[in-house]
Amino acid sequence: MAAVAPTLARRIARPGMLPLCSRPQAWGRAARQSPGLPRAPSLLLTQRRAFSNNKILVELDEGSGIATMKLKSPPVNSLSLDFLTEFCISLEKLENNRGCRGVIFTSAIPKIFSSGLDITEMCRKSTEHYAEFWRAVQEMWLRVYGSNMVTVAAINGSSPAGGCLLALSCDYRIMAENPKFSIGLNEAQLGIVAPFWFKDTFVNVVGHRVAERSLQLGCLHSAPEALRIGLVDELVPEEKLQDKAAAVIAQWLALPDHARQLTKSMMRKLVLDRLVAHREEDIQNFISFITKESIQKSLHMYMEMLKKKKG
Ligand SMILES: CCCCC/C=C\C/C=C\CCC/C=C/C(=O)SCCNC(=O)CCNC(=O)[C@H](O)C(C)(C)COP(=O)(O)OP(=O)(O)OC[C@H]1O[C@@H](n2cnc3c(N)ncnc32)[C@H](O)[C@@H]1OP(=O)(O)O
Repeated sequence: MAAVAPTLARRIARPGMLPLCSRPQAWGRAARQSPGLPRAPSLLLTQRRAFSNNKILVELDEGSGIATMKLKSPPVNSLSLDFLTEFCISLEKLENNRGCRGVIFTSAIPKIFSSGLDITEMCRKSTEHYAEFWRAVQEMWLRVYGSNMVTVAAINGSSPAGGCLLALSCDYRIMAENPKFSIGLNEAQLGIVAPFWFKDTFVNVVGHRVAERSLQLGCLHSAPEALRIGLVDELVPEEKLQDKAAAVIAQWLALPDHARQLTKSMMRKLVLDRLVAHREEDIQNFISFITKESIQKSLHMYMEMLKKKKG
């Protein structure tokens, strides 16, 4: 855990301490510039603020109101408890900054966006650990899916399971057009089940039929296939990814904040409310599921398979 984080980390680990409604009101985020007006180039060049913790690099361009959150947790940006805690703290800082209106999520690790939940966090740990870990996973999703900001995933590498969830929770997904990169909710391949809110988020993006087939088969889709099924919105050459993401956010930000935010909230509310209402039950379900001996064996075999593939 990062030295700066323990207080907030404890808050995040306790239910209801950082409720979604504690964010600025949807219409309270200041539009610092009239929609669509060009900005003086000198402002664009000068007003950059960076802050970072161990695993997340954040840069805020105060001129445009667009931040970039770069995931940097080698070797594969797995979503460990520490990572999730730092992620939520960074996102909360941006959410509370009225000058920040959009966020790009991308990776600082070549070829990997995020390898999903850290499997070691789900192997042979205490019930208390599982509860804390799962609450942090929920928190990440609640914060990204429920964000008032415009969120874009600039997917510059493979993105299985929890990594795919992060991308699915954004408003827009742009993937590097590299056929070696894959993305999908592949939980079934690990012998585990994507929880209902992973599934709901997926269904909301690609539709029921595509989601059902992809989830049952635990598919990892190549970048072109992901575009075809609507899992990502566009493919661009990797070197153009960041510029494209910034351009997309600028386009979304040209609309009045309150109209866009209320529309987003209307589209996502049912799914968000379902988890908020059943958070503790969901944690208990996770614990009952993950502590089954058969599930522990499946995860162990999967980790062995990853190691063999490497060797
Ligand atoms: C009705 C009842 C329902 C009940 C349901 C209730 C609750 C639900 C229960 C559970 C839900 C859990 C949801 C889980 C979501 C997840 O995200 S699970 C994680 C899925 N992730 C993956 O499958 C990715 C696995 N990794 C890879 O495919 C590759 O590593 C790669 C990301 C493509 C990168 O490949 P490469 O560059 O070749 O790197 P290596 O494979 O060599 O990996 C480097 C080291 O990193 C370790 N590692 C990789 N991924 C993970 C990970 N996710 N977690 C932890 N560690 C990981 C890998 O083992 C290597 O380690 P060593 O260097 O060998 O030590």
